[in-house]
Amino acid sequence: MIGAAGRMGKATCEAVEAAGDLTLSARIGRGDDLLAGIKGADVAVVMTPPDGVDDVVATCVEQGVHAVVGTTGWTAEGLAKVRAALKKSPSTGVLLAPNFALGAVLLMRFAAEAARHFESVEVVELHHPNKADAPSGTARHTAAKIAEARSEAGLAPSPDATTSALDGARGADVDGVRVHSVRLRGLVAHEEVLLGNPGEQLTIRHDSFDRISFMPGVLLAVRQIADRPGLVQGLENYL
Ligand SMILES: NC(=O)C1=CN([C@@H]2O[C@H](COP(=O)(O)OP(=O)(O)OC[C@H]3O[C@@H](n4cnc5c(N)ncnc54)[C@H](O)[C@@H]3O)[C@@H](O)[C@H]2O)C=CC1
Ligand SMILES: O=C(O)C1=N[C@H](C(=O)O)C[C@H](O)C1
Repeated sequence: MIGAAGRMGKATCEAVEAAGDLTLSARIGRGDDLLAGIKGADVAVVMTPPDGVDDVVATCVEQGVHAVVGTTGWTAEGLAKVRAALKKSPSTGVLLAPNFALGAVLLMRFAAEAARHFESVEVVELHHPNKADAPSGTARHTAAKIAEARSEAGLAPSPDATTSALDGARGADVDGVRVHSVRLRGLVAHEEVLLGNPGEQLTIRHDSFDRISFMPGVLLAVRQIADRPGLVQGLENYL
């Protein structure tokens, strides 16, 4: 477990230890010897902050250790580094899953389905204030799927007459979809997709109230990854 002392790391260690068919071989934290830690492991679960995660995952791949990665906030350069490592070790699997909660995976699927039928769509993600990246990985993944569905349906951009706005007032533009990020003490991880047509609104919402919500998805990925070489983005591809 890489990032073992963090919020997700602790929850994952508990889940793996409670699973009869899995063995937790090492708890790796910041500054620990990564090579020594992953030696002999079949799978690394990576839940570090975004900074430097590409090097961590590339090292796992170079050692032939499959990587189940929950870390969000990936850059194009970081992804390129992982792809380059996989070229040299093509039988190794890397899963980058922005959200391991089943409900969040379903929210993304439902949002993409609904998006083709609505003129307007915006995404609001709400998280605890210790989160490093914004928008959340889930919101970026959701917006990308919505944009793809709207493009396939031949929809025009969501209407928006704004000509004057304070910086940030309209949120971030992710593939043409507006994404708003709230950081609030007391929250864990929440997302709403707002879809609008003349005279009606559809809201699709998911709430993770506890990090236990992510654990069935993490364990499912750990059990399956050896059979899925290469880079896979999104837990939906494992379900
Ligand atoms: N995919 C999913 O379902 C979920 C993903 N996340 C993502 O997981 C990541 C971690 O989130 P939290 O656990 O809340 O963060 P956290 O800050 O509580 O934990 C991160 C841990 O990683 C450690 N760390 C930093 N660099 C390291 C390195 N190079 N090697 C080993 N350990 C290192 C830190 O010292 C810390 O203990 C974030 O990117 C977050 O967005 C969080 C929740 C669910
Ligand atoms: O940092 C978090 O907490 C979470 N991060 C992931 C994301 O960025 O989407 C998943 C979940 O939202 C919790």
